Amino acid sequence: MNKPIPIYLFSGFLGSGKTTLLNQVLDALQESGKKPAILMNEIGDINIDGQMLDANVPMAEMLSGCICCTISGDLSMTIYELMENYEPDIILIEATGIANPMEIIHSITEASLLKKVELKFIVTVIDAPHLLELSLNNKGRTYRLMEEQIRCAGWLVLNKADKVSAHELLELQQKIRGWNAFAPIRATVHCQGSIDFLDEKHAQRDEHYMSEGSHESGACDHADHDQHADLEHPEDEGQQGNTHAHPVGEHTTDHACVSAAHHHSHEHVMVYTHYFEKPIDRDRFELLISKLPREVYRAKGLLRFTDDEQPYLFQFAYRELEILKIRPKADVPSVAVFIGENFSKEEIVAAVWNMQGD
Ligand SMILES: Nc1nc2c(ncn2[C@@H]2O[C@H](COP(=O)(O)OP(=O)(O)OP(=O)(O)O)[C@@H](O)[C@H]2O)c(=O)[nH]1
Repeated sequence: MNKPIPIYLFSGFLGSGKTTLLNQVLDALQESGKKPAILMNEIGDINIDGQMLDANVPMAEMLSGCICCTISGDLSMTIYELMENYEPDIILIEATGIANPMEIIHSITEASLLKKVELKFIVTVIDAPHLLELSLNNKGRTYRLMEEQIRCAGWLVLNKADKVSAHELLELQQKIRGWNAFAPIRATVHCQGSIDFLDEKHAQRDEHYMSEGSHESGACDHADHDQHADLEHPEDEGQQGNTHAHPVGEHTTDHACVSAAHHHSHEHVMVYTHYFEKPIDRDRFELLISKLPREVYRAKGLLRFTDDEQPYLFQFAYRELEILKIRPKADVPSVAVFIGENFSKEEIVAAVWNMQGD
């Protein structure tokens, strides 16, 4: 009898290091002769992170929504198609940073009705300095979402350890242990040395996630199911020229209505996507990023600068900007995606146009 195809689900808040981890997992799997396939989910309408991954690995993209709610109905079919088309022996799913992994488990269970799959692990990547900052106040929607992502995990990667002190790292480990008593915690920098969840000896650890009963047993205890009732919904301005902004969750489908009965801790998150028609000035771009309002906590994109023909990938996570020269896998447009909470889209649009000198 054929063994079920293992699925690894990567969760963790925006910019915590999921793609960084995924890259290392891919390298390790390929070295050991495995044939992985990837499913990437992005809340924006372009898959920037996919440009960083090995072009030879089969990849399915689910864009403009979150697989834990707005487009969850498509997940089981996408998994099915990946398996039909590529016959992988392992599937890696990178959820959006705002996904509640518990909601995704239902769709994976659904996929197991179509094809033989089993969820091996939920691996949650934690941004150490970000969690530290939020834990000082012990409140806020992002903080609660992080808590849920941690509670649901079978493996925890406490990343960006270079950004906190040894004492703070210890404090964080204690806090995390309070939320999740069982998952191993790997404190790392750039997710190095944290992928031993691939070892067969750990393989059975997360088996209980495939059984519905585990929800009730407290593996992930959602105490606050009515949280979404008090969320503000930023006004969607719709499309304007080459721009696109929407609060995550605007694409309401029948399925989303069903899952809206569950708790969604991220309806306040907004995305604004800007496509550039011509190369931009590098210094002016860096200035723009340095002046972004605090409400925009994540940005990423692909850019062409006036001083170089090669495209660059930029990453902005919690006030840190990284710009890398890359060779994109496909002919991708120059684009920047801005993600945050309740920010003024008009302010960002004006700043971007101003930077371009238009
Ligand atoms: N200082 C520091 N930066 C890191 C570390 N790990 C990752 N980064 C940087 O953090 C940024 C975000 O990393 P990603 O791997 O793209 O994070 P992600 O979770 O996939 O991001 P989203 O898909 O947007 O949610 C990148 O600029 C990484 O280089 C770390 O341990 N320390």
